[in-house]
Amino acid sequence: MFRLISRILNLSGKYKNRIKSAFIFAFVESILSKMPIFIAFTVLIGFYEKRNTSQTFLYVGIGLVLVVLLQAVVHFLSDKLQSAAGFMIFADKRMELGNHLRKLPMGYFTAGNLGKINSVLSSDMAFIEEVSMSTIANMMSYVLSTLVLTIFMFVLDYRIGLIAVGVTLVATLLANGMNKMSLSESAIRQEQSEKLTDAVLSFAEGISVIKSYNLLGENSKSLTDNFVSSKDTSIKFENKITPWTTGLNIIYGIGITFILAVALYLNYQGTLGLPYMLGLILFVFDLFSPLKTLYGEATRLTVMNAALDRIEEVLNETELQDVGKNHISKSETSEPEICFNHVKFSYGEKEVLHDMSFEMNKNTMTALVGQSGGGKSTVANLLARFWDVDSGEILIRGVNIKDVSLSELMSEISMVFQRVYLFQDTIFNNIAMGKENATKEEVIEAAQKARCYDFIMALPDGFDTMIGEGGATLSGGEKQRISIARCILKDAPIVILDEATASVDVDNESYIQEAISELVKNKTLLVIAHRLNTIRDADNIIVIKEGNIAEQGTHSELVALNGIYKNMVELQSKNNGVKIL
Ligand SMILES: Nc1ncnc2c1ncn2[C@@H]1O[C@H](COP(=O)(O)OP(=O)(O)OP(=O)(O)O)[C@@H](O)[C@H]1O
Repeated sequence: MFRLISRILNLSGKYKNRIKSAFIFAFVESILSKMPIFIAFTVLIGFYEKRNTSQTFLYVGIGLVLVVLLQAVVHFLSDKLQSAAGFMIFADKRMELGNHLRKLPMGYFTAGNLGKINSVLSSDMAFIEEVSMSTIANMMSYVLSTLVLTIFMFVLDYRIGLIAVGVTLVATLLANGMNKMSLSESAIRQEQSEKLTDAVLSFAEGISVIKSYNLLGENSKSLTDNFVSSKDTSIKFENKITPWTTGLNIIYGIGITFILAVALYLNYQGTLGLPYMLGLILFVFDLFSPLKTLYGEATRLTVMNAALDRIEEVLNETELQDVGKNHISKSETSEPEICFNHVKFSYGEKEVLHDMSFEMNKNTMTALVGQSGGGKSTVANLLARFWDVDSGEILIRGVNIKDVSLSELMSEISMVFQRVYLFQDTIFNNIAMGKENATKEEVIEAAQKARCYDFIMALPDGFDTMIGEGGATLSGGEKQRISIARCILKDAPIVILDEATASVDVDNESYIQEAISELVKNKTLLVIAHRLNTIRDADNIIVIKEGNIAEQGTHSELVALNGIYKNMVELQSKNNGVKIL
């Protein structure tokens, strides 16, 4: 428990003192809560010794009212300090985590970690922020109450005090065992909860495919299997914990009975006076109840511990190094615009780019073509530093991209992906996010250039139209053009196009081609192309095969080479009836 408190305090940063004060108030409150029993005990002794007068009762009355009032004030202060603290700490933590996630390599997000991120951001953080402060303050007060009462037992009779300590120690040993078990079980429960989140996400994301291929039964089975496993894991957990809590209750019961029996025996022997024995009877039932509640809530502590482990695990993921202090020259240089210099890259163990070198000059178009899985997208992703190269270097205007800040690198590059993501926001804001402080005129101009102005104005709210989650209310081609408008506004000198027009209809394709022509004017362009007719005029076509450059040159040079490219062209001409040669 103390380890957990110190973990929470470490996490709490600038709110540390606030929480410490809350704990101190909780401590005072726990002492105050025992005061009425002490007062009752004093009155009892007064009765026995015939010392009570009417004044005694007046003082007792005033004392009790004061204690109750003071307890209410202290409770209010402790509550006020601790209740908001959890939310404050985790508002900051969420920002920190958001910032951290932004700096993680893309590989982290594609390696099945979405369920974990989701659990951490929603359930783990929500659980800790809501219950951590009050639970810990309660725990502290339970421990302290037991301590105060045990000391009182010693005051009454040291032998009874020793029994109380003995019972507490046995209960603590048992509770430790229970905590260990509960900790390992809560890891299993969390793993199951992550699986469930993954299953729900994948079901929701793939719902259209699932429906169109009539896979509903099959896929909802995997979802229901996960629901069933979650239920089973929780029941198993409860079944495992019950014997421990029952054991603890038995120990407390035996402890209380033993203390009472010893007290009666000592009174019988004449070594414990009647008022002390009566006082003891007053106290003994209260003695272990705080500990009982504490261990009853121990599972919450283990869940909290496990949740903290996961939060830390995500926070400890290695970020992409963003320490570059160098700058990419904005003016003309003699260096090529982009240079891949002996680049090697692996996803995990699998090397997918082997010693790749090529150059791109300013305002030229380079096309990457080749078989699926050859490494074209990987080349583009490395240029944007979604991952870092294993060896070799990538230079923009002679500067290694690792030596500049990620934000400076991003200001150099615009990317148009095949899969467009639009935010749940207005069309205006979706375009405006391309440039900081973009004016209305600039946004409208970009929309006109990207050939989306007309369809936007035809919408009921024009630029103020809200786009549903993932841009659901627009067609694929319209979403694509909005994303191109965003890039036009960004006006970065380097543009990466990833098969941007592969999945839209002919009408949309011509609009998109027009939008792209606007976007790439006076830009250095890297195109990942599948359809060779769109890159016929490229300044350099690079044929990538199994992570190596197999051929490169202009269209006519490569056709003359009579190699892979020529084969691809012939195949596409035959299959699509499009004349490329
Ligand atoms: N995130 C990833 N994790 C592990 N392996 C990956 C990842 N992304 C791609 N790969 C693998 O790296 C290799 C190159 O993939 P890449 O996507 O770069 O090829 P590509 O030429 O762009 O293919 P396509 O034309 O089908 O898009 C492939 O074998 C692919 O399976």
